[in-house]
Amino acid sequence: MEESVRVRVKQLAEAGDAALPAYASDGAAGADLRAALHEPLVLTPGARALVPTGLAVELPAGYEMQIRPRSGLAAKHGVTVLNSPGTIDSDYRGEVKVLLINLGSESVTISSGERIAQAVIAPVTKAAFVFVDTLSGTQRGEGGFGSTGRD
Ligand SMILES: O=c1ccn([C@H]2C[C@H](O)[C@@H](COP(=O)(O)OP(=O)(O)OP(=O)(O)O)O2)c(=O)[nH]1
Ligand SMILES: [Mg+2]
Repeated sequence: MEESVRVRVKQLAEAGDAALPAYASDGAAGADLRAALHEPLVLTPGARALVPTGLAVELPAGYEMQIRPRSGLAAKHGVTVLNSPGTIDSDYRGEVKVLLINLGSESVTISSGERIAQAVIAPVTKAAFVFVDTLSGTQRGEGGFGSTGRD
């Protein structure tokens, strides 16, 4: 897959040599993000932690970075991204952090350099929100939350 968007990445001094987000295969949608830790982090069952990556990014205007879970971590250990997908705004210049939660029944140790999540770069549509008095009619109308397929 050809790279079409340039994302400037800054290594944060205190994190040392944090690695660039990297695509694990040619067609990977997400670039893996690694933990940047001074010491291993223990996530007890039910615990959550905002895990630093040691990186700050400059996304082009009109794009976001989505922080998504890695299915391997979720399937093996029950560790996922609590606010999935996390949103990195194009004007954010702080450290990219990953909010992990351990939904498993055993403690999980996250080591520095471990791949903890994946970043998907996606275009953003910016809407103009306007108040109106009436909305157009549709077959669905106000039905939702499982309203279809009933007799
Ligand atoms: O998983 C995440 C989610 C967010 N952020 C950073 C980048 C993002 O641009 C900023 C704000 O995120 P969000 O809009 O989701 O949080 P908020 O609670 O609405 O905070 P704010 O008022 O700062 O927008 O926090 C992360 O580093 N990791
Ligand atoms: Mg916000």
